[in-house]
Amino acid sequence: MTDDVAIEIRDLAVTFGVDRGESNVVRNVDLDVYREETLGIVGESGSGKSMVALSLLDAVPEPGTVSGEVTYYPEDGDPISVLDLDPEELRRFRWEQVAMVFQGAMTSFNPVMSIRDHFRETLQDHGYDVPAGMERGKEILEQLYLDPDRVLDSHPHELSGGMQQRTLIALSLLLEPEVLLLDEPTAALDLLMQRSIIDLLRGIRETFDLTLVFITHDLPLLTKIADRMAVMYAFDFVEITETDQLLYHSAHPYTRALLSTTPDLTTPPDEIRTIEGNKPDPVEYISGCSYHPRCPMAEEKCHSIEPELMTVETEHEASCHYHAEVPETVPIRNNPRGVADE
Ligand SMILES: Nc1ncnc2c1ncn2[C@@H]1O[C@H](COP(=O)(O)OP(=O)(O)OP(=O)(O)O)[C@@H](O)[C@H]1O
Repeated sequence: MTDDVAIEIRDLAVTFGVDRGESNVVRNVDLDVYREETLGIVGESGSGKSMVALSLLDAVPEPGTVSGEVTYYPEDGDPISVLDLDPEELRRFRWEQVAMVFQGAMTSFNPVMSIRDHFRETLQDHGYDVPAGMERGKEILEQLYLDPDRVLDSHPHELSGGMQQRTLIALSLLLEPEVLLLDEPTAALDLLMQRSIIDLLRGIRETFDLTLVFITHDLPLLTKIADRMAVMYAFDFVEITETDQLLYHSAHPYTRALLSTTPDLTTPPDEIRTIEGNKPDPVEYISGCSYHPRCPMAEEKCHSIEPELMTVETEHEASCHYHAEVPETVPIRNNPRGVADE
């Protein structure tokens, strides 16, 4: 992994006007994605993970509004200010520089088109040489342990869930993007297939020199692939560091609660815990630290002063006023690697 930056996010905010007022679903987020790393974004359902990913492609659905800066630094060429691209520039950017794979491949495919037509159309739409591109597509399918001709001749519904998801990953790599965003790409799959997709992603990352941003609420799964992790809570990142550092030395009470409530295969059902307290509401403004209503360490200061991300040590940031005391005060209750221990 190198530490030059592929994507720089500054002061990113996403809001929706809703009946109850303004829903702030991403709040002033700063984050760097390093070239050729796998960055895992983890957090409870509804914490804003998908909205951050969609913002990287300026693809937040209407009527959401996005503000702030997202700068993409291609390996060759000038930086690109993503939120300033016009529709045509954005269309090209989305597949050729940064591609995205969502949960549930079926909704990404057109059910009446063969897979070959999906590949061909993608190449044509972007002005690529179709025969050369199809050859490349076949090689990628092979890399993903798929039989290229069989898959290309199929319609989406003729493929199993795992095959569809791998086919979608292949399609997303067709135009040689440098960055691949994966939003819960294995959520609908069984454990074995999840594991094999993770192995395949590790392989293609090496082969294609990719930068991966992997979003999930499945923390044990993420530990198998992420170099670094960014933890989201209440629509902002509360801790960012290397995976092992996060698992064994996390300095934010929320991260430690998340680790403690993450079941692994050996956790008996009656011992599965949840984090106490209510999930944050994007319409409600919480003064001070957004985690203070649920935090066992909250002091007066936490009610009134919002903590910025602070340096815990090199390459480790946490937004907690008391980050130095957190490891001793908030225990992690189970094996943080969960099922990932090998
Ligand atoms: N179209 C919309 N209008 C208003 N609010 C929305 C819209 N889409 C999403 N939200 C809200 O934005 C917040 C963040 O959603 P987001 O999908 O980013 O969460 P997430 O962390 O990815 O969750 P999950 O793991 O369940 O996908 C949620 O509170 C959600 O209800």
